[in-house]
Amino acid sequence: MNHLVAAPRADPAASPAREAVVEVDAVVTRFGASTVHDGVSFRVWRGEVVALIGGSGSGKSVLLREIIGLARPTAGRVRLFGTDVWTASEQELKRMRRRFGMLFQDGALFSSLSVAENIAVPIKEHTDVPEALIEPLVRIKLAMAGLPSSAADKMPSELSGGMRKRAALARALALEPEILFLDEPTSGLDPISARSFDRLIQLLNRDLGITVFIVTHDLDTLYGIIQRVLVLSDGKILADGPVREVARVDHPWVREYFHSRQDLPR
Ligand SMILES: Nc1ncnc2c1ncn2[C@@H]1O[C@H](COP(=O)(O)OP(=O)(O)OP(=O)(O)O)[C@@H](O)[C@H]1O
Repeated sequence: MNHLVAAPRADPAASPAREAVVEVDAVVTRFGASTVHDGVSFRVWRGEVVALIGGSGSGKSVLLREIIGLARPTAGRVRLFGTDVWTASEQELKRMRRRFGMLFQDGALFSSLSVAENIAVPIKEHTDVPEALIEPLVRIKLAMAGLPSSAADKMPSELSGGMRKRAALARALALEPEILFLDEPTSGLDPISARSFDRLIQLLNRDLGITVFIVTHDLDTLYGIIQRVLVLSDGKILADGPVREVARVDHPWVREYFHSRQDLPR
């Protein structure tokens, strides 16, 4: 059963101004005999901050990888910026890759490159920005991610966990993405760093209009900055709506998840 707790968002005709950045339709993912996704469908609209939640092993990271073209679903369709990720030409894929930023769970920074060199990688790979402009551009990205310029020359191993996440975010912002995909961005951070990271994400959405899609377990992130929550359970989207409404959905996993903290609003 799909608990659509908000006004249904799946019909773009209902609001012609709304543009779907991500379209996931009837996605099925199987690994051998195990079915991870069994008909997953949803949209992410431009300008939204959307969270995908679900139990461990429910298939959130796999879905994220399928959306950005790193893994192929067994069946169904994924469109990013209106283009089918799996039938796109090499040229279309290249264009698509310029338009999104991805923050992997572990940051995935190149350990042998400095922070500045890490941020410069996508700029050099995807643009013709002259060499002389790369350094100032890197410093802008560092500032956007809330890091001082002095972080530029550091190696990833010299940074704290929170700073590493910010450096990875700076790299994800390198090409001025229209959408940011974040896989558990606050995991491993202390509460102060986690909330400060949340505020940064909110700022990027509000001030720069970047659409945000977050895979998270963090209830504080959900209540703090998320406009819409998708719950992945038993291979399907179990619920879709604002956090306070999704929290009231009568389902064992949802109950356990939202009631794991007693101090949050109901
Ligand atoms: N390449 C693969 N081959 C086989 N099974 C895989 C592969 N990738 C993922 N899986 C399986 O798919 C399921 C979903 O994995 P996924 O990493 O998406 O879960 P998740 O919801 O992100 O979990 P967590 O919250 O713990 O990170 C798991 O059972 C995992 O073992």
